[in-house]
Amino acid sequence: MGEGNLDVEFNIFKIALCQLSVTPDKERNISHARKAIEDAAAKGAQLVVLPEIWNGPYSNDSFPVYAEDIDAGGDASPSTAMLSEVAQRLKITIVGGSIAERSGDQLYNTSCVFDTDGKLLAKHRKIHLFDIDIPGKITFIESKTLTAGQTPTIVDTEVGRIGIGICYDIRFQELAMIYAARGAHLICYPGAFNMTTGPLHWELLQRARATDNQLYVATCSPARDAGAGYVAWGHSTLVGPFGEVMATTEHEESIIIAEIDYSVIELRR
Ligand SMILES: O=C(O)CCC(=O)C(=O)O
Repeated sequence: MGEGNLDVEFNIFKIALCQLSVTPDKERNISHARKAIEDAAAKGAQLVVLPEIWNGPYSNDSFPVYAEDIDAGGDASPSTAMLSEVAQRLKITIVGGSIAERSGDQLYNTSCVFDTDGKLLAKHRKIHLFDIDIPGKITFIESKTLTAGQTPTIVDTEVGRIGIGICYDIRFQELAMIYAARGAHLICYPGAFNMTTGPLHWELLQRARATDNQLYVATCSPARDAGAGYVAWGHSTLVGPFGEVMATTEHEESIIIAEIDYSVIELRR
């Protein structure tokens, strides 16, 4: 047990946010993510977070093509099979960004959390789908192809109690409040904001959720590809429970390593 009255294995540990480049080549994306996770673990990270939709392009045309049957596992889900294998081999916790999930006739935008034995601890299906239309700037209607998840996801790991949201979920304070009320130390939001709302709201929302609830907030974006159909803002970030930016980056590919100390949560409160 760690210090204070927080009932977790580690109160102080390193988190890695892997801001990955994503290409149309799924096999390459999987091996690229594996390598980034290995690099992060070699630098001491005990918790590794990946971006929203990291195994293929973020587009309504691509979601059905890259979708995997996570519950079937194995060959039906090479992306999560890789995450499970690497979590177990390296003895780390992974918040596996998100991938398109196929379940029966539905598709979801789903984040999987793996423990240090490679076990799938939780699956979060994005609750608030991103339907946006800002004329002349950005139009994206996720609900054309995806179905919304129905439930908040909070999970006990060796590195604390973690609430999960995906991208647009960060705009909904109620979800973060539910996680805080249930004792979350950290909320992880894999997310791919864009060039219109990214500069305006990405950091603001992270700092707001952290300040409102006095907990850690971590986000992880894909790296920016100016030639992609959807251009991600980047700027993956860790925010502390005082709303302070503890570590961040620009839009290129990078691995952010930062220290989290949960005893600070009690101090701030
Ligand atoms: O809320 C926003 O401005 C961006 C959300 C987003 O990109 C997403 O949910 O994928």
